[in-house]
Amino acid sequence: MESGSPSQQQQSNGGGSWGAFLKSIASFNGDLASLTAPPFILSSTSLTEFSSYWAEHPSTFANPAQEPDAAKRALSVLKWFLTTLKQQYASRSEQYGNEKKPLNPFLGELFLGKWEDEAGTTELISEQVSHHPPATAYCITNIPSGVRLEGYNAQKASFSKTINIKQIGHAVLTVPSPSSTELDTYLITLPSLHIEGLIFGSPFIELDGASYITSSTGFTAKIDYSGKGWLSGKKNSFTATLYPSGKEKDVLFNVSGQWTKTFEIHSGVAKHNSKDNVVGYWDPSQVSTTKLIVSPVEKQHPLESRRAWAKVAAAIAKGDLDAVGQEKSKIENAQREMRAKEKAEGRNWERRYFNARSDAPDPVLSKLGPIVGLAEHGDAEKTGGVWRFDLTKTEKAHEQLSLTDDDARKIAKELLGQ
Ligand SMILES: CC(C)CCC[C@@H](C)[C@H]1CC[C@H]2[C@@H]3[C@@H](O)C=C4C[C@@H](O)CC[C@]4(C)[C@H]3CC[C@]12C
Repeated sequence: MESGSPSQQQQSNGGGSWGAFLKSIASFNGDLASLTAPPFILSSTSLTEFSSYWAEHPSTFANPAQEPDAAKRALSVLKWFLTTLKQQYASRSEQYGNEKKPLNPFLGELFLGKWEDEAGTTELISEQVSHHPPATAYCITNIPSGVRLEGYNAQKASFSKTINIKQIGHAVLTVPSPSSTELDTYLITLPSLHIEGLIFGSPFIELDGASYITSSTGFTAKIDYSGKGWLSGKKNSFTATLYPSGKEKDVLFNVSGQWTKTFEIHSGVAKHNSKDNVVGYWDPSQVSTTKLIVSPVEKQHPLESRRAWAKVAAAIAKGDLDAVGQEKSKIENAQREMRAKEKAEGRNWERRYFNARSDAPDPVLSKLGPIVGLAEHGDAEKTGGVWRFDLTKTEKAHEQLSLTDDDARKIAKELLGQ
């Protein structure tokens, strides 16, 4: 991975490259994949890997299943969601000094792994389920507690002063209630974001607007995001309130702080500088993340992300842009040929783990969607469908992951041109 300050990197990669990049952004057509970024901004991580950010603290993810009180369970879900934001939106800039442009996944790309820690085993399945428009679906299950997150995500970008990104899609968290045989459902919307620091050559993410979590148990959380220059004057700020659905003024809990730093949870309506109603606290520097376990590249299926992109990643690490272009083209051309072949044979690429729901309207969206402004059809035309995890496919798909070397070579040639 590249290191050093952006100005050092620009010098070593050709001083004009960042300026040219900024000019290309000004005539940006909304297609993030089409942006030709200078080498120091290129990441060798594919967007399919980003699904893992949802559960890098497995115990916090599984915690709601321990909470017998429905309002406190909803608070525990809100707390887990807030703890994921730093991983999702700031981990690259914290690690490398700036946000990076991830690899654009190909249809059928997989990212599989698991976390093993005091919360037991938590499994991750992430699959690129659509290429035009690009959409990634994921399913994360904490085995001992049965807590499961299913979701999918696409991005719509626009340019006005900077790159603005609206996330399309949503997530559904299922939590077995400890006091009954019921499964609670939480519908989670995704925040909008924009890129700051472009002009200085060190882009980072700021969240804006509001996002929501609403539950089948009758509680809703609204999270309002703000950055530097807004109310708190601090970057990555938020305030969140939890209330009975439909009664926004009856605040049961409120949370405020910075999603990259610390936040405090209070009961009732916020009281600044009051310690009496503090019921919780989060300081990411005090809680370590659990490392995701991913199979060694040579044991992965050819469509697994790190194996499929290994040559591109090696070229990025060397800063060899010609090789990056050549290796990416091999994958893109093989994918184009595969789509043409499917079209000629009148079939579609079969998703390994997910299905686009055909029995619209989707029951979760029908029941909870209106509370948080999500349409019954979930903006399906912008994500290639309303994607749901298909348990019946999973066993078969896991079996097929171990292939003979010959079969693996055949798949790599046919689908990735390698
Ligand atoms: C660095 C910049 C100049 C190039 C543009 C890169 C752009 C395509 C990247 C930058 C940040 C990326 C977000 C990322 O912050 C986090 C997430 C959350 C995850 O759950 C789903 C993907 C998403 C929205 C990334 C999409 C691609 C973004 C916008």
